[in-house]
Amino acid sequence: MLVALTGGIASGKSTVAARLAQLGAVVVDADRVAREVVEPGTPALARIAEEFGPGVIADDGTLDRAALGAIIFGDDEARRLLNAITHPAVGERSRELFAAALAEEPDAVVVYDVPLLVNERGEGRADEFDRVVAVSADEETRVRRLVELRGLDEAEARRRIAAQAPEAARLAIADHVVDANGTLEETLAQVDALWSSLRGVGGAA
Ligand SMILES: CC(C)(COP(=O)(O)OP(=O)(O)OC[C@H]1O[C@@H](n2cnc3c(N)ncnc32)[C@H](O)[C@@H]1O)[C@@H](O)C(=O)NCCC(=O)NCCS
Ligand SMILES: Nc1ncnc2c1ncn2[C@@H]1O[C@H](COP(=O)(O)OP(=O)(O)OP(=O)(O)O)[C@@H](O)[C@H]1O
Repeated sequence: MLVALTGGIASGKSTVAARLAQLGAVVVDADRVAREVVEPGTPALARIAEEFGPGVIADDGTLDRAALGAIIFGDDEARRLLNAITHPAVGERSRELFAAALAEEPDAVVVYDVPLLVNERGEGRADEFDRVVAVSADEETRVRRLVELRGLDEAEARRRIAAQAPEAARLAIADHVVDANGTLEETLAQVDALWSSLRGVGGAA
């Protein structure tokens, strides 16, 4: 079974994914795949350097993530360009990882931790998945987490949130919603219940 786990930045997706992994899911992390496809020597990194200039490449030849982030989170056109370069490669590599996990364990629950399953127009790839789970947290909660836990300033936190689809677009495509506004324990209890229902659907123990 292939499950998409989506949610806005700092909603708690990775926390939910980590619990699902503990329970037995195979997790594929889109953010991690997105790092792999821009490693030195990849065609995607070469295109990024071409389009965004040498300022986004660090001295050791790796992507300067802070420099590129400073450009794309405040500029829709630049972000679309970056997405057009990276997303096909992320999709292709992710599908390889799903296939490998399912070949190794046909009954596996493969969870794709992916922030950008839909865009602001509600367009996306939800139909590639057996289930879509959205992790939902209010904007103010997410801003607070980005400021307190990740050291962003408030304006930067809001820019990153605004660079993603609105909450309503994610909720519209979700089969199941995890409310991550409460305590960590409350979130994890919902994940345990979700896991039981996913195992029930799959039919395998
Ligand atoms: C812009 C980059 C260099 C910033 O790197 P940085 O290390 O600061 O952030 P990181 O990659 O860990 O992402 C953190 C969060 O930012 C959000 N985010 C990342 N890229 C985007 C994007 N293109 N649009 C909207 N939100 C994004 C996601 O919620 C993600 O979980 C990097 O995010 C990137 O290369 N993004 C393009 C690839 C992409 O879309 N990744 C998201 C998963 S497919
Ligand atoms: N109720 C809660 N549910 C989930 N996370 C919580 C909760 N309360 C606090 N947190 C904290 O909020 C943070 C959420 O970060 P996490 O990396 O899980 O989010 P994310 O949605 O994966 O973000 P990103 O899109 O940036 O990868 C974690 O540090 C987590 O411990």
